[in-house]
Amino acid sequence: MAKFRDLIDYFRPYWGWSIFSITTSSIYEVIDLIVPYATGQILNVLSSQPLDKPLQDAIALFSRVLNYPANQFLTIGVLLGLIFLSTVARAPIEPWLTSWFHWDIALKSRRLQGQKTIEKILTLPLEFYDENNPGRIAGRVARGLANHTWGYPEIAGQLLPKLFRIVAIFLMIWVIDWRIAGLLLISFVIIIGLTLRKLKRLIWHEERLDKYMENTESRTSEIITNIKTVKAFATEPKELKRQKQRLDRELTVVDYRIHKGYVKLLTYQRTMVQFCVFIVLGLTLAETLKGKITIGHFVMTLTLSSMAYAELQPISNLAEVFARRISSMLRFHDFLQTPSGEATIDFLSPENIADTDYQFTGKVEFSHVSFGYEDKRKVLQDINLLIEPYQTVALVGKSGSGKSTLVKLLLRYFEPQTGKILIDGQDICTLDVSKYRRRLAIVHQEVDIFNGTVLDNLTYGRPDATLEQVQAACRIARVDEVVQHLPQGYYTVVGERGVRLSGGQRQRLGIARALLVEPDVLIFDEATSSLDYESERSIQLAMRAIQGTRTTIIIAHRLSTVREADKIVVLDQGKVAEVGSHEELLHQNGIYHRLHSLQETGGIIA
Ligand SMILES: Nc1ncnc2c1ncn2[C@@H]1O[C@H](COP(=O)(O)OP(=O)(O)OP(=O)(O)O)[C@@H](O)[C@H]1O
Repeated sequence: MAKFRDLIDYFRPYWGWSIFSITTSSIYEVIDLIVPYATGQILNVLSSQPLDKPLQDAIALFSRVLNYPANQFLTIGVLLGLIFLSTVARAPIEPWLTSWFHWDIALKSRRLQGQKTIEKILTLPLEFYDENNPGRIAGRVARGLANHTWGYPEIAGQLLPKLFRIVAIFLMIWVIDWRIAGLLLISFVIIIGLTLRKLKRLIWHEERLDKYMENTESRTSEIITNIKTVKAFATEPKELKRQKQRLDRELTVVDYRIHKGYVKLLTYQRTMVQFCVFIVLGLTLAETLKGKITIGHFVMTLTLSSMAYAELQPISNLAEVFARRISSMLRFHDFLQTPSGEATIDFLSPENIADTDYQFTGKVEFSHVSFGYEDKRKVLQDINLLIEPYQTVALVGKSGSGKSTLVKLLLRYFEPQTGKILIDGQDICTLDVSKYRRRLAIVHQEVDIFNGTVLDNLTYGRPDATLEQVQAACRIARVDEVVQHLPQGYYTVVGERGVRLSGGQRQRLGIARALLVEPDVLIFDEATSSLDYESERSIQLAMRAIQGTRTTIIIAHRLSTVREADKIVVLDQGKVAEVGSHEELLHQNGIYHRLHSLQETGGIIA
């Protein structure tokens, strides 16, 4: 769970400048008090009442230095000079010492934390993405960053300096008359104390609202991602109804709990403030009539206390805005504090930039590997499997038998709970994860296409590949004929705002992309079952062309693709049930034989 301290740590690299700018802003808030003070003293001069002792001393000093009599003209001249310095002369300097830094720090921190967020997104384990959809994550990150950025100038540039000003006002009034200062203090403690109590309750509602909003965003994002399914099942009215209910729930909280809460708070504050101002007026008048304070001090005290009470409203507004921001800021820190995967990439490590990649022959060994996503249920149990260099091995088995999980372990997306996975005799857990993964390539069932040209997509894993190398990979993957028919060939924009590629074309592009990085182990999560005959044939030819050039692991859904594999491994309920070539396994008359017969007769493996 994130803590309040994390919000402060967000700005840690800029603490020095932060302290400087907050101090400067606070000093300016005190300098503002010179005007009512000097005005009060001018009134004393005009009504022939005595000046404050420190001011008398200062006038005497000026008189000696300037060799000018300490009369009314000199006194008013000095006071006007003070007012000039604290208003006109400060105006061109102040924004550079305050506003500039407040926003500079907020914007630089956003840049830094934005980078940290991307690092976190890149290193979070895959389970996190199974549990949280992109809409939820993006919403949380965007709100967290925005609230930190807007919140900083409010707190550092306004709230803290304003609190400082109130303390200064209180001290000035204390010097004039401690009774008035005491009254001021008590009223402030009561008003601020009650405000904070009410705000605490409102923060609780804000947190609830934040969670509700995240749920709504998450579902909206799911609707966008799965819009084809929504339309196919004609569930638009159902989805709309559900989202409407969520929006209504949000409105109830934001309008009737939060907004109403703030209006109630405002009503209470206004009444209290006006009441207190009236009481202070009465007390100050009484002290003046008794002759305890001068006319100048009477005006000054009233002006200063009005200024202090006037600050209560903006302070409370700022506290309210902060209360609105705090829950999404804390949720952002919760996200940043989500533990990264065990096999995370160290972005700061120089060897990740240097091109000192591993080189393997591609001998892979699973030795007594067991694994489960949850503690209670084992998905893989005591897997022992040897894959020789350059072999093509097919993993077959019913849906849910653990084929993909085995590959995820090989890619180090997860760590086995027991046993080891070795590559060329080395435990993969002891290897640098990014350098290790660079020697592997996987073609998924759904090939991700980034927004950009075909060439950008092909060279994603190897940006320095020459066009000849790209063309060679495309020929093997049989995607070259597809590219030739695109309007701008390799420079055609595909993806979000470009040409759409069919499932088979995407898969072949994925194969070429994987081949281009010249992996030692190529993994192919085959999904030919969803393709038309021609695409399937092209992919099978591509796979045949690759066979024998590197270690290849195929997760096979259609047995027609695995006949030519050197070794077929049949998984059943997380265990290796059978191993052998196509012919050998058919003769065994076991699971493979049954699956094969099912497919031959048009049955489905599931
Ligand atoms: N991220 C996950 N969290 C929890 N359980 C999971 C996760 N991924 C897979 N499983 C479970 O692990 C088991 C094996 O899944 P896996 O995807 O490895 O099977 P598969 O043989 O590849 O299936 P398919 O052929 O349908 O792709 C299944 O019971 C599945 O429900």
